[in-house]
Amino acid sequence: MATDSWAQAVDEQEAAAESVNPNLRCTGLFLFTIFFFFFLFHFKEDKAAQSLLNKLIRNNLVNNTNQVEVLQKDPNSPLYSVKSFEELRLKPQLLQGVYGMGFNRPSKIQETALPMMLAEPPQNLIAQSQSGTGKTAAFVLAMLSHVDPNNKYPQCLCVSPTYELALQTGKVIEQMGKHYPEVKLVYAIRGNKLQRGWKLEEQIVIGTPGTMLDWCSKFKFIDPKKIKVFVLDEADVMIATQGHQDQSIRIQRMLPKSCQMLLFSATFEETVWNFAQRIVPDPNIIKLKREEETLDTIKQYFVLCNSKEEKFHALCNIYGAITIAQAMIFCHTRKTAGWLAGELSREGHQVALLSGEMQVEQRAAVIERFRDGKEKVLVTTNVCARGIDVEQVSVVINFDLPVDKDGNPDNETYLHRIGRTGRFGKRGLAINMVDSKMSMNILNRIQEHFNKKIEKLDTDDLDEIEKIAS
Ligand SMILES: Nc1ncnc2c1ncn2[C@@H]1O[C@H](COP(=O)(O)OP(=O)(O)OP(=O)(O)O)[C@@H](O)[C@H]1O
Repeated sequence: MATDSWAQAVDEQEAAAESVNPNLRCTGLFLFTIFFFFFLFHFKEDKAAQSLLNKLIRNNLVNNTNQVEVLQKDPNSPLYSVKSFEELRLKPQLLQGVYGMGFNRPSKIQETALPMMLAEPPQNLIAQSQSGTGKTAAFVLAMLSHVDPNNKYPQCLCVSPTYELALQTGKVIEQMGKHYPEVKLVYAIRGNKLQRGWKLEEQIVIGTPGTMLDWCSKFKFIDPKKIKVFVLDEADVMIATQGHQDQSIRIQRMLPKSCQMLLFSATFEETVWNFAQRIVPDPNIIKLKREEETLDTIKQYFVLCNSKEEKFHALCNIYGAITIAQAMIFCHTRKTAGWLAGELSREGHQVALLSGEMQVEQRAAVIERFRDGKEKVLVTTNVCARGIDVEQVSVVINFDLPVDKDGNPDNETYLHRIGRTGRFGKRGLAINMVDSKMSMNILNRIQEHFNKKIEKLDTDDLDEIEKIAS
């Protein structure tokens, strides 16, 4: 977890500790417990918010040229992959829906996953690929293909980690099923209260694990024995939330053996993997490797300064010397980000500020405007922008170098931040602001880590700055 969100958790922990009984205030265990839950809460919020943000701002597939790895349950059975949606023999209404969404051909993951998901008898699947590669569209198509609209009861369950994420998947179902109005959808989310004894007629139920479990066991709105497809989406986000894992397993246990189990995740850490195997017996496994992030196509520089004002001055010089289409500027704290955004605006720049206290939808709106070029500079803290893809950025400025909670260089974040300038073979530029011995030390360690020299740049020498852009 990056420092400012860590720091924020600490701030909140301190605030909470201030307001409690003074006798308890000094109890180490008590503080630890509070901190632990704050940490868990933030961790979960972070992951779910990030996932939602990406969904809200994305309007196309993430470009991915890496190969799909497939592990088949039965290694002797032939592996089908399709290059067109026609080959899948979809119902005409669904093909119309797919084309209506502007999909011309299956994405990399869909090429392999869809034939498996649509096969008879149904096959179980665990699929992992980074967000934006077409997983949601794939399982939505599978659910819509498997339901029988003549049967007026739930046949597909889809479990998502949060209410907002469930709604996003629901939207995809509605879009893709636009020409298939006989198929109906209902949300099993808190707040959607049904009368006792109610029997659902909708064929697809999408919701969060707690409510879904209640609807299956306590209220019996759903007969789990009639479920044909069970989808567990965003398993990595799911297990970051306490209780969700157990609830999902309990739902899964009520389903018939013949039910098709599908699990999707953006990552495959040990914990996710263990969970996946408990939920999906005899799975086929598909993995799509992440596009390797490299520093090869990125020119890296550092600028020596003594204060944040000097850093700002250096930034203005850079802007004065080279034409920057769009830049992302990373600061360590919200306070610095706010200050810098204000200063840049006063200089006449069109600035967008992404800040931690904004709601997820507000953040999405800011990123969307930036992505559409309405603002040319995005000032942000790392927490806000982690995992966000904005392809057209040509310059990244580390107004503060990324450090972890112990003050050591955060190499992963560094790579991730500047990696977005040199994507898809384009050349990018990264400029690091160094303002103390400590940050010089951090920079040196980053250079050592990547075994890549970061050149010094004199921002008072306009000719020199011009050269770096050529
Ligand atoms: N075959 C396709 N052709 C073109 N666009 C597609 C295709 N499949 C999906 N998309 C679009 O690409 C974007 C990402 O797809 P999708 O949401 O299914 O990915 P995902 O892997 O589930 O990502 P996330 O987990 O972040 O939702 C969406 O805007 C979706 O409409």
